Amino acid sequence: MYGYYCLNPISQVGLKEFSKKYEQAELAEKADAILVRSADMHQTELAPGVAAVARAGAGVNNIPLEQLAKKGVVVFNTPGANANGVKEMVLAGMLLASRDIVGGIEWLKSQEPAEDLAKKAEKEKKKFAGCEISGKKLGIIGLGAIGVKVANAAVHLGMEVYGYDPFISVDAAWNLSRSIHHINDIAEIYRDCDYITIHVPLLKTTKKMIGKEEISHMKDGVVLLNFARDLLVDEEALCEALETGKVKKYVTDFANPVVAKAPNTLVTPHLGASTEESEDNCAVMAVKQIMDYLENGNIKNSVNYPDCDAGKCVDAGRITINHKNVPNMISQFTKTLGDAGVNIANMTNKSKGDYAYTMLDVTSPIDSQVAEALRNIEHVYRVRVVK
Ligand SMILES: NC(=O)c1ccc[n+]([C@@H]2O[C@H](COP(=O)([O-])OP(=O)(O)OC[C@H]3O[C@@H](n4cnc5c(N)ncnc54)[C@H](O)[C@@H]3O)[C@@H](O)[C@H]2O)c1
Ligand SMILES: O=C(O)CC[C@@H](O)C(=O)O
Repeated sequence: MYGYYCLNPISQVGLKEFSKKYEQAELAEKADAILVRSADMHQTELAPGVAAVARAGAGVNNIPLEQLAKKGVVVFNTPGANANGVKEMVLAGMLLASRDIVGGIEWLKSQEPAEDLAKKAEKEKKKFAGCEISGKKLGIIGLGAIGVKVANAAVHLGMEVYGYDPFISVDAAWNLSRSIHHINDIAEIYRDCDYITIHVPLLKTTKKMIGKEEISHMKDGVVLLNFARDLLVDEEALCEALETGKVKKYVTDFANPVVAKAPNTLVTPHLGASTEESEDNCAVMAVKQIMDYLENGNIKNSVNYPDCDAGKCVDAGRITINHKNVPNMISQFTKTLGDAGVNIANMTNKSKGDYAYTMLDVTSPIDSQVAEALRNIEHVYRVRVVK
């Protein structure tokens, strides 16, 4: 029996994907795998039995990836599973920033339901009027799962779309409408676009990537949308630009004291992925990835270990090793097995940055002494006898 523990509420549609071999653990310490959404795990000490963490979502800045990699804990995310939910929020954000729809609704709610209400509304409506998004220039920073969907949808809404992503994947490029202008210099987006939306992960290299300097190069009256992470934007600098009208509106999915008191902001409570569909998609993907890892040792969509797939084991045993990506590891593994008289039928080794993963299928069952000998090799973080 395997145990899983949810650090946040996870869609039941996803949890139902767990087979009968799984049960929900009452304590995280009892789990083989953890499911998480936005809970901050940086201070969470995981029990040694936890082999996997699955983020039901895209962003993994709430998880200490390196620290867990060094403990041989594989961290997964669910790429693209909530991208449509976020795309729809971005489109809504652009529309809400273009006319004062929220202000108009609030004004109406504040009125007495008197006979002359319609007449009064006709008189007042100019206060809430604005512009259309059709024909405007939209700049998209980050053309991943979300950026591509926003780009393609905006083209259909009549916008002229400019996209910037120096690391765009081949898949994303294939999915991008041909009408999108591919920009190599982000300064062009700042200079030309009426709406700018950011869809990059929060990393050391992207933190505060939109600051005072970048804002100063933007068009007067630009609308900035942030459905990625608040720390991507220097929001103190942004507030000054909101005060002067340099930035007309800041639409953000991340509430914090800085934006809460600033003028001309539209703040939503991290709603980007909060749709039934996105929550189900993320949970189903996360659960399937956990099961394939725990039962077969296969890794798909990991953010701290390489993807590695050896299918189902058809031999007598399978052993998996999470280890440091340094020379001479494989020869030590094969020697250890050879010395114990264990014959290897199939071997796969993959690496990603500082971390590597080796899967070994063997023709006789693996005893605990062999597994222990592998664990004692320097730079080995975890050994699992999967079969
Ligand atoms: N508001 C929400 O609820 C919500 C939901 C999903 C994702 N997100 C956030 O949005 C982010 C993006 O999600 P996604 O699913 O599109 O991820 P993704 O990994 O598919 O795409 C991210 C893209 O950003 C690009 N990128 C990285 N650094 C860049 C840089 N310096 N300049 C330009 N492009 C850069 C990458 O090449 C990649 O194509 C997530 O990391 C997460 O933080 C928020
Ligand atoms: O789980 C959520 O609601 C938010 C998910 C989102 O921030 C993500 O990065 O995928």
